[in-house]
Amino acid sequence: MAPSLHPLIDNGITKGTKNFPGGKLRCHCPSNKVEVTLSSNVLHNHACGCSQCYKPRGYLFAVIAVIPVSNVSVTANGDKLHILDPNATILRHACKECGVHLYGRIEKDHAFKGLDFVHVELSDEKGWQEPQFAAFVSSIIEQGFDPKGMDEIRGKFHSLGLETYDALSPPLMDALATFAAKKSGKLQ
Ligand SMILES: N[C@@H](CCC(=O)N[C@@H](CS)C(=O)NCC(=O)O)C(=O)O
Ligand SMILES: [Zn+2]
Ligand SMILES: [Zn+2]
Repeated sequence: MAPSLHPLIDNGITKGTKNFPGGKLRCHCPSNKVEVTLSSNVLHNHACGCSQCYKPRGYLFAVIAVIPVSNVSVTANGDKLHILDPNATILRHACKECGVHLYGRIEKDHAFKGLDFVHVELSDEKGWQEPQFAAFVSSIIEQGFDPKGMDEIRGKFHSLGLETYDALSPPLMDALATFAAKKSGKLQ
């Protein structure tokens, strides 16, 4: 049986719609769901295989995007949120009861500060930007995936038109490197 990558990927990728206005993310609790309202579409949506991003149960990848912090608000049951790892770069705010990650925020000096990290499969609305590439693909091995299966995983992404990387995509890696070079004074 083919491995399950992510519910937004396995059955083909549905392109987002133009001028999509955003929508609501909800956790998986049966009642008193944590609700986060996003007032725009997301950017740089992508699959992530790393061990820290939230993956739906039974799937190998997360689908994670960024959105300006000012477009993110917690609109219900925010008292159920806690920060998973206060020492991580991305402070992942998860529901204490069901474990779903509602949003990740960067507070320290960082190239992506000002952008929150969110998972659009937590929304019922259709039209979110579709995943653009797959990041941290080799990281699934660290979580116990058999390395012999990696050709199949990368092949499945490629067959859907998604490029695969073992870190972020080149433009995002360049943005991180530019930020580091400016910080150290190597670039003006
Ligand atoms: N191989 C590592 C990679 C972790 C990693 O670097 N994740 C990236 C993509 S989400 C990141 O930016 N992490 C910062 C953070 O999680 O705070 C793992 O799987 O845990
Ligand atoms: Zn919950
Ligand atoms: Zn990740």
